[in-house]
Amino acid sequence: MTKKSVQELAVLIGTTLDRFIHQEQSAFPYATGELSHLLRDIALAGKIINREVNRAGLVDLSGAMGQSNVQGECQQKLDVIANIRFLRALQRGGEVCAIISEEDEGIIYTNNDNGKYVVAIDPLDGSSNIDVNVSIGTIFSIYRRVTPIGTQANMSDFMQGGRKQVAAGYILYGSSTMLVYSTGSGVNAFTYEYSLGEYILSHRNLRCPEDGGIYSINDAYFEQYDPNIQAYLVNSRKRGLTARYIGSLVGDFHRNSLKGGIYLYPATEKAACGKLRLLYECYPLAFLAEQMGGSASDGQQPILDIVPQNYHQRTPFIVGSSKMVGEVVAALKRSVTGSVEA
Ligand SMILES: O=P(O)(O)OC[C@H]1O[C@](O)(COP(=O)(O)O)[C@@H](O)[C@@H]1O
Ligand SMILES: [Mg+2]
Ligand SMILES: [Mg+2]
Repeated sequence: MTKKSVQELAVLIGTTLDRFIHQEQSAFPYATGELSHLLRDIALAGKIINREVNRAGLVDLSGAMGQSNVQGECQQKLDVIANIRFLRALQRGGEVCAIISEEDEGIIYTNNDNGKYVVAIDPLDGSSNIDVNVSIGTIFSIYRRVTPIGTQANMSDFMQGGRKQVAAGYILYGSSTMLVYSTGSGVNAFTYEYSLGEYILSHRNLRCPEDGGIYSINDAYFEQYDPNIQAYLVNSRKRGLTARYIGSLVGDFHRNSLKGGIYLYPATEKAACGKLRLLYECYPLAFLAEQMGGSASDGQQPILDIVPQNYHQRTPFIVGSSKMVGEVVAALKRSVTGSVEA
């Protein structure tokens, strides 16, 4: 372990999310503080969801809602509650003019056309894990609007493309609760300290190892994957890589980013575009991956270069350690030329 100076330790132990955001944003002379407030609104809503997640089994918050969302997926009670809480926080905060959410079909207006930002959100990711006390999360993506302030936001504000995100992040409700975000100058992670009610900086400038020993994929669809993905997986087993798959994207992504590994949700025979949603799952995690030195691809191009077409668009997703992602992309290029690795 490298020896840290007293000053370094004090910074590590003592930096609250609020203080960090303030310090980070004050480095930008023209910053108005609105993005800082927006990040704080998300962090606050995350605290409320965290409380609901923790007591779900005690207060009748587990289980299905008995209705489907716009994508035909069965909604859990916490999906609905998380959606309400985040929308409320963003509507009341004053910095956001419009939102898109996994749980709603179109744009949700905040009745504040003066808000500078728009947000795309997956309020609760990994909802099939809620009832079994396994890590779940919230994923968010923030853009500066392109429509004039004072007018009603529209689709163009959300269709800017992943490289235009001004910030992205997630909250992981796991064995500890963490908020991980980036505003484009590295990724920092904050662990929620219950006794203080504060997120405290715990992982400064996270870096994803260039190579790793973990692969994460839903093996149940093996027969439906492209032959070159199948070959990659067979080869991964032969090489002795470790297979880990939670089924909560946010948890799988977090583990692989810290330890080094790859997450794949490729196209299948039944779902030619895969399952995961570009705007509020893949763009934000791809933004973080690149900020950490990792990479993210749909097999043909970097995720952040995909031109978006609609709010709930899906994409194949390969993300993690850059060397591993590069290997899968190379394998998929062989599929385009019609060859399969022996
Ligand atoms: O069960 P599958 O097909 O492996 O899908 C798991 C994936 O689906 C998701 O649960 C989708 O997210 P939601 O729970 O937000 O719908 C991801 O978190 C996860 O990685
Ligand atoms: Mg999700
Ligand atoms: Mg969700």
